[in-house]
Amino acid sequence: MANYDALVVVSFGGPEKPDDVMPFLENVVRGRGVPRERLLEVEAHYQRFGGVSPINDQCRELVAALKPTLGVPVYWGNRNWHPFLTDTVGRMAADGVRKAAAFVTAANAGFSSCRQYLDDIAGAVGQVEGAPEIVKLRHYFDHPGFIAAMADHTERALAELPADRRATARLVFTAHSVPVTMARSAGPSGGAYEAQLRATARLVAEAVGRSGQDWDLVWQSRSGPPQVPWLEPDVCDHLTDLHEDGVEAVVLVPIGFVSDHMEVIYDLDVEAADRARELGMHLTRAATAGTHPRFVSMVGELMAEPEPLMCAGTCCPRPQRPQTAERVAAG
Ligand SMILES: CC1=C(CCC(=O)O)c2cc3nc(cc4[nH]c(cc5[nH]c(cc1n2)c(C)c5CCC(=O)O)c(CCC(=O)O)c4C)C(CCC(=O)O)=C3C
Ligand SMILES: [Fe+2]
Repeated sequence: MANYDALVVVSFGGPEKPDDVMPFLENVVRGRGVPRERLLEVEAHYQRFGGVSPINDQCRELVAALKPTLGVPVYWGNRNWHPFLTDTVGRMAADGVRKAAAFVTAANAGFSSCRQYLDDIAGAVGQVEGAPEIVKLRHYFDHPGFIAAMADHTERALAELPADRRATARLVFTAHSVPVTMARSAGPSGGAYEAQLRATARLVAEAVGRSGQDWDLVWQSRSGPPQVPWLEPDVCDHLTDLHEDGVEAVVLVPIGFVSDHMEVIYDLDVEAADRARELGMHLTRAATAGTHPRFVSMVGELMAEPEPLMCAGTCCPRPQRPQTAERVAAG
């Protein structure tokens, strides 16, 4: 067992009042070439919920659930909004923490889901005098605790369908779309973002007694300039296709996220739900892992494992920039 004297939960961050929304979004997309129109659209999603993302409260709840189980102090810091990871690492140093495990609120490989968090951790450690050593726990996309939590929530979403629709309901797993180039460069030999999500989907489908071809993996929350290819199909287009194939009931299972934050409650519970209503389909949505007891106990299990090997600096790189709108426009 590695000797950690603290845990730090590392997350994305989100706005907590209307005036936070634009500065938060600017932090997220700095240097990323996300078109202005897309940003204003996303701003409206947040303002529709009073300028508050649920993600920070969800992190507070996870921290509160973890605290009594671990026997070491639990900290929390974000990439894009307060409490910023650098400030948190400052507090950890002041408290005398020497070696901490980092639990990132993203389960798999990829630039956005792994490399960027590793960079955040390295950046924070580099800026804080006397910072602790911080070891990022391994990817948990296939951990029995994550799978059990998602399977439990999938069963509950199936049970919300009318009884006569359950047996034929289609399981549709979703994750954040990313640029195709980013998906290709994920993991030590490429393709790991999608491959790991497929593994999660298959394990959850098996755990609820649906093996084989009986499910799909599709994408949501596409960003970026329209000229840049991102993973497809989009969840809403997929609902239309399923409807044309005669599917009448769908359970959405957002395996690409670990809490019901804005991408889930807007892109699925508003947009996808609207599409299903237009099509006259039955649609329910599985909760994300959140503070499911098996998900919470998984964190202690990960901390008890031998220390994971750091992935190589060449793993999950940000793909060579055709990313920015200006570059695309300039050809
Ligand atoms: C793979 C992935 C995850 C899953 C892994 C993880 O969980 O980390 C994730 C999570 C999240 N993404 C989030 C929010 C946003 N993501 C954006 C933009 C982008 N996401 C990307 C990827 C991912 N994102 C990418 C490639 C971009 C384009 C810009 C870039 O190349 O980096 C934008 C900009 C506006 C827009 O959507 O265009 C926003 C506001 C929130 C917070 C929600 C809340 O506030 O409740 C969360 C948890
Ligand atoms: Fe995102």
